Amino acid sequence: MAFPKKKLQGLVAATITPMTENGEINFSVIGQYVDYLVKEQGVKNIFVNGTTGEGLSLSISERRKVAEEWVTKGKDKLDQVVIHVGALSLKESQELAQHAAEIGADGIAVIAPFFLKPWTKDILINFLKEVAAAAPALPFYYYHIPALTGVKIRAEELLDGIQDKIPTFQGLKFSDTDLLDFGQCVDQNRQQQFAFLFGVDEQLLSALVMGATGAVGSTYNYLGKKTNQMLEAFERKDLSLALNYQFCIQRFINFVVKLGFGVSQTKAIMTLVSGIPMGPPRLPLQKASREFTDSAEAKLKSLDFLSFTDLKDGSLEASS
Ligand SMILES: CC(=O)N[C@H](C=O)[C@@H](O)[C@H](O)[C@H](O)CO
Ligand SMILES: CC(=O)C(=O)O
Repeated sequence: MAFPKKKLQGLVAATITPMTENGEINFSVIGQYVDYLVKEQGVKNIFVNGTTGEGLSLSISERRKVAEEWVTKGKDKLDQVVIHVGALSLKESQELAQHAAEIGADGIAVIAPFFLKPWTKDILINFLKEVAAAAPALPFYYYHIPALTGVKIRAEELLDGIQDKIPTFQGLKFSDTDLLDFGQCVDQNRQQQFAFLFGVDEQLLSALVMGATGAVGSTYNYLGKKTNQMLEAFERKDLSLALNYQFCIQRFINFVVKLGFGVSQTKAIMTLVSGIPMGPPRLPLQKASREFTDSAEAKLKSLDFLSFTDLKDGSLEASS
């Protein structure tokens, strides 16, 4: 199906959901956040309410409001706003899908339900199909993240014939390190205009070689500019320069992974780099420690990733 939508490509930042110290969503910084991504990181696509956005830790009403705020503030600034609408309840997922369509989002993405799980490809497809049908005019992306959902149905298998079942299927967000599975998704769907979005930021270069058309990740919030330089080098076929960028990014990610890295730490790093307060995460996550933030800051400095220090003084505030 020639779906009348522009293809999602390049970097997509998995947005953080900013919170106040007392655990409420801090909507007031989202406008500033959009400007920061576009102007300072060169990132013009976002993925809202996913893993990084603590989407599954928000209430349905919060998810609706967060989605609305990003769409509103991103208007005429962002290229595409994709809303993650996955939930354990099919009904909630459908409600969110329909809502995403109403507010004018550019696409929806869904993870596999992860408590009572689908055990076969066909059951998972049936679930996804029911969600997609609630937003029949929106491009649909499957968000494959087996380590977190526990649903290990191979993406390659899932994609086989998927458009017959889900006509709005537009692509895959692949958050796994199995490059055989990812490569075969690309290889077996060359005829389609699918977006193949890779989700393991530290391995993006390998995925580009396998045919990734873009990437969704948490680090593009603050390493978007560096990663864009890698993408440009790759496009010019300057592989050794691209590899230099990837190694540089790896040195940082490797460093923080050893300290313990997740959504809480992403919030702390983004606050540090952008100067926009992301606040603490919501339970069951715990705020990153002071030691973590200090070490991460020192590492960012030593890798020369902190060339935005002027922004920490609030120079972005004028645009909020
Ligand atoms: C599990 C998880 O949150 N993965 C993110 C997105 O898929 C990535 O952006 C990672 O945060 C990143 O690759 C660092 O490991
Ligand atoms: C990383 C990503 O894609 C997410 O936060 O959902």
